[in-house]
Amino acid sequence: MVETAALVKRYGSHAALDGVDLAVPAGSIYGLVGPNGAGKTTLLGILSGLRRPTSGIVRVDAVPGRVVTLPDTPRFDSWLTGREVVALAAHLAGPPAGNVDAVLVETGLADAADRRVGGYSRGMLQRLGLAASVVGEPELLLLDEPASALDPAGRREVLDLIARLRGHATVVFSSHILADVQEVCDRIGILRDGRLIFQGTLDELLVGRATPAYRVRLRTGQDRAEALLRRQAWVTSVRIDGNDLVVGVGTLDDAESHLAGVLAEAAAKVVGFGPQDAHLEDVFLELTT
Ligand SMILES: Nc1ncnc2c1ncn2[C@@H]1O[C@H](COP(=O)(O)OP(=O)(O)OP(=O)(O)O)[C@@H](O)[C@H]1O
Repeated sequence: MVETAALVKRYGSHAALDGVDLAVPAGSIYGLVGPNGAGKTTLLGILSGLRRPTSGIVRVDAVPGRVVTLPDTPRFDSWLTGREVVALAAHLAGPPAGNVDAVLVETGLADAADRRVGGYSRGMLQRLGLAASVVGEPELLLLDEPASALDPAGRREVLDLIARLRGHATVVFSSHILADVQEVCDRIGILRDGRLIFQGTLDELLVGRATPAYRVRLRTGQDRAEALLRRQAWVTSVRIDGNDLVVGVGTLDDAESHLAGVLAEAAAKVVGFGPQDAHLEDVFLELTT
């Protein structure tokens, strides 16, 4: 649905994108992550047609009028109400636009819908941008940091909304909030210094990269258990995280064979333990720093 080949974008002598081969399947949700200045906004700008590539191929398989781009700080005429903004977007998109009221509810703006947007907070403007984007039932939705100004509840709503678009629209969104990408994306692309250093599914990203670890919750005996664990050859690290011990291990097999024995030796009262899910954040840091 969206592909680039050997895509290069130079600003003067600086290559903001340097040979990017992007592949976004139709109907999927694609998360673009990378540190500041990695080239995410530039890439989204090229896909939307707002910026020109220096060289390379861009193929966007969507009707141009059904490609919607949402910048991270959307702006609207301040005298319009939220409802008017969304209604205008629906009108401009033409049929088969979605239901304005339903979209306002979905984006959490129903109560503020009749207020002028000049008085909206940044988070509300982001919700409004999303409402105006989805109401036109786009084929391709390009979202630049769509949840950056939102509180955790707002982020949750935005992620749910994006997840509901799966199969109906192709979504490419950039984010610094890696947990969001981990949760909602089918595929992930990691940009660093203008290069796509990884592209694939979350499983493909994590395999062989994240250090295996066990999370152990004890009611008593945490100190004894920590001291004993640190002496084990198969333990690579021990970190205290609230009430839990996070135990880095050479292999999960080592932990399965020896962990219960060490906890018993420490006479700890064990509430529970199990392998810790590898987090994208760790892998991201490993790859980008
Ligand atoms: N219009 C421009 N003129 C000159 N340089 C630019 C321009 N836009 C971006 N750049 C440079 O290109 C590089 C990539 O910028 P871009 O905004 O695409 O990164 P980003 O990954 O979106 O960053 P952020 O996460 O901070 O938004 C940066 O080094 C930036 O300074």
